[in-house]
Amino acid sequence: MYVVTAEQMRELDEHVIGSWGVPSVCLMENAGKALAEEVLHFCQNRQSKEQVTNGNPLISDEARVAFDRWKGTRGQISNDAFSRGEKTFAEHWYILVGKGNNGGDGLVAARHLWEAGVGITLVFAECPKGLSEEALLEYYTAEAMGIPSILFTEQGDVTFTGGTGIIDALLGTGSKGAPRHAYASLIQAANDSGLPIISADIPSGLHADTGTLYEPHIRAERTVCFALLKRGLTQFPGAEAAGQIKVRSVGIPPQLAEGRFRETVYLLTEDVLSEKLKVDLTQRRAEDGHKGTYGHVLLVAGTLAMSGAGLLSCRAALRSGSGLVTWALPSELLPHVIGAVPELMLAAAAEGMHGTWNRASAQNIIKLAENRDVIAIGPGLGRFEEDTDWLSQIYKETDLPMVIDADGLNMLAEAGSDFFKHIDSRKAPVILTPHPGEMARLAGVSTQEIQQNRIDHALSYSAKSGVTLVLKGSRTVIATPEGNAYINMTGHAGMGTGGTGDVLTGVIASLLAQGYSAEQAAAFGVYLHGKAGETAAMMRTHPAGVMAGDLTEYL
Ligand SMILES: NC(=O)C1=CN([C@@H]2O[C@H](COP(=O)(O)OP(=O)(O)OC[C@H]3O[C@@H](n4cnc5c(N)ncnc54)[C@H](OP(=O)(O)O)[C@@H]3O)[C@@H](O)[C@H]2O)[C@@H](O)CC1
Ligand SMILES: [K+]
Repeated sequence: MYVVTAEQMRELDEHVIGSWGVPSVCLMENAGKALAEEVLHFCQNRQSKEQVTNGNPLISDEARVAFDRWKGTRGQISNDAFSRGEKTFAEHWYILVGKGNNGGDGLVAARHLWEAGVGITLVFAECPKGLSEEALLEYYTAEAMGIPSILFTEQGDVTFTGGTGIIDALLGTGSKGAPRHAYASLIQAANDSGLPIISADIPSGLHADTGTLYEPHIRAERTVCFALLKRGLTQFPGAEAAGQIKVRSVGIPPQLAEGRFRETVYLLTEDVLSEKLKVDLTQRRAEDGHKGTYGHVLLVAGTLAMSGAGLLSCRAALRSGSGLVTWALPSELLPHVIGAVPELMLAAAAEGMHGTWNRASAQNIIKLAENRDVIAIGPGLGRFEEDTDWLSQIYKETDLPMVIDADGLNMLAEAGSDFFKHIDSRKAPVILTPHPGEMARLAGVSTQEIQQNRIDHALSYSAKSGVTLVLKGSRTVIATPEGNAYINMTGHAGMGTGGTGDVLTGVIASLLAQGYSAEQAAAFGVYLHGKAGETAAMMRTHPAGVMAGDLTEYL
């Protein structure tokens, strides 16, 4: 499933209209009809609870329903086909119409809903004479059909009397900045009405590319997105304002997006994992495989004070299927963790004071790396004198796939943007797994700036440095130097707890050791990590009770 910017959508739109000759009004007709169908669907299901069926015998239906209720349905995305209901409804919908083609979609929807027996009132944000060319034609039709309409004036009040719902067709992908004048007043009034709102394409007031919300913005129950998902619908807080998202085709084939743009963004669905990334989701193993077949991870992590981070990463690596895991750790820590994970091999590697790391340990790590398949550096590592030189030496003198996390990332940030530039001898890939704060330090901007445009920041850092980047947080973004990005949909807010990042490092390192490419390991690792979090949540009374250690039990 492709995820596009407003500009990319416009380019695809122009291609279909200009090169293929599909009339623009046909696209608008398809969009408006799809919108009307979704509104009818919403009316039909208003009272009925969604049946949750997805048989994991370990998890009761009650637990699954409770988890889904807690997780919420806002921002969920689907693109199921819909067949139109035959019933008519005691419904009256107000349709807020803007001057652009988004408003045109609302006018087409009005015609179809009217035909289905739904009461309609059109509310124009501006005088209809100023509508875009295609939308104006729809206005004349609606007028000829006798569909009631009112023109909103900022002095006036709109009360939505007798309304059962509101369609937001005010602003779409052509919107710029915060909604102005009548648009702002109508958005406010719609939100205050308490009626369910269904948005056309994107909620008005959302930045279509970044997910940033302007004030005011529509808080939709559902969003019917046309043709392809817009980036802003996949990232928070935009995803929250959009409610449940349904992608409906309008005559612009999604596959037109493949290979067309310098950057291609995908929703990380199972289809994308198996078809685009060629990941075998069943993780079949050779019958004659043995521990040597599935790779050996060297994990460089932990101090006396932060031994748990190392343990979590190592457990996660073992649970994710690698044949062997060696934990390189400070000598003083070693006696304390003997037997904590019996399957683990321990290697005393550093002689820092009070069980910490030291500059001289780089040589030990390089030696240990000789017989291993992957090196993961960072969880619970702490900072120490000359640590950026330490990291640089390990980076230069090992040529294994490498995962860098936590304090390893802070060392990189301190080394500056040239760290990767000057080392061209390295062939094996590098994966960085920053949370937004670490990403901010790497990119030299504020955390807020990162969060306001996560996809762009991830893609641009990855392209600049040549690393595969995993920008953590809700809707984790995985970006590759080739310009692919994947947006993860698994997981939940209960996973925002200490140690889950350490678990992710272990999962990704483990997949790398088993021979997955950096792109596959990063994307599949993030996906599996979220899935494990979901299963762990359903095994507890409340998902907020999930701890990082629980995730390793459900990998
Ligand atoms: N193939 C497709 O892609 C298809 C697209 N379709 C639909 O078209 C939509 C895109 O249509 P669009 O380009 O006409 O833009 P849209 O957002 O409706 O209006 C922008 C207008 O609003 C104004 N305006 C801007 N910002 C503002 C603000 N902050 N506050 C107030 N006003 C503001 C601005 O006017 P200006 O201020 O510049 O005079 C501008 O003229 C898309 O989302 C989808 O729904 C479908 O029909 C199917 C096929
Ligand atoms: K809209």
